[in-house]
Amino acid sequence: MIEATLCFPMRSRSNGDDPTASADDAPDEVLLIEKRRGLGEGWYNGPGGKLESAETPRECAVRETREEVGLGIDPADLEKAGELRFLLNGEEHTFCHVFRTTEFDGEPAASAEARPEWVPVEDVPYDQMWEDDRLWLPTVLEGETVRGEFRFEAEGDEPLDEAEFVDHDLETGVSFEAGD
Ligand SMILES: CNc1ncnc2c1ncn2[C@@H]1O[C@H](COP(=O)(O)OP(=O)(O)OP(=O)(O)O)[C@@H](O)[C@H]1O
Repeated sequence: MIEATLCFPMRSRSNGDDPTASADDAPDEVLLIEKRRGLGEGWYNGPGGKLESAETPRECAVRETREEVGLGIDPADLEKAGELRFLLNGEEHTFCHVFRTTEFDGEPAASAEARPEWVPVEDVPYDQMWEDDRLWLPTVLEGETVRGEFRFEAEGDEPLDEAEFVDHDLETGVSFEAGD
């Protein structure tokens, strides 16, 4: 079983030229990446990746976001937003911790692994993402929490990103343990 993370940095578009804007405006843009290699290549997703040994999910999300798009994040500023279990042919394939944050340093920059892009929440390209994303990501981007299980079926040795998405269970408004 692979343990992995996704991190969704968010910001409010309305600053600078909008006189009605305030710093308290709800975040309405999300930083997505177009993945340039590996699992989900060519698709959009949040920065993220697999946990390295002895690393917590939070540390992994911080490291992957720095490596992939160059943003600095304090682990304490990550808000846990979801836990997703991906099953392939009935077996647990990946357990993914989802985080959200509005606090980060720097400007996103492309890397060998990812091309970053700020996207208005209403324009998230769900047709160019993992099929399950449209089911849970809107809730995460609204500031809510999710816990879900997503079942994929594949023939032979097909990788997860070539498998067929079959069905799912999803719960919203869940609580996570402090420190998760
Ligand atoms: C099945 N439905 C899915 N829906 C949405 N997101 C999914 C996903 N399945 C995997 N993911 C995410 O895809 C990334 C893969 O990361 P992946 O490139 O394998 O990891 P990492 O950056 O460590 O790669 P290297 O092995 O170093 O190349 C990682 O964030 C993981 O959470």
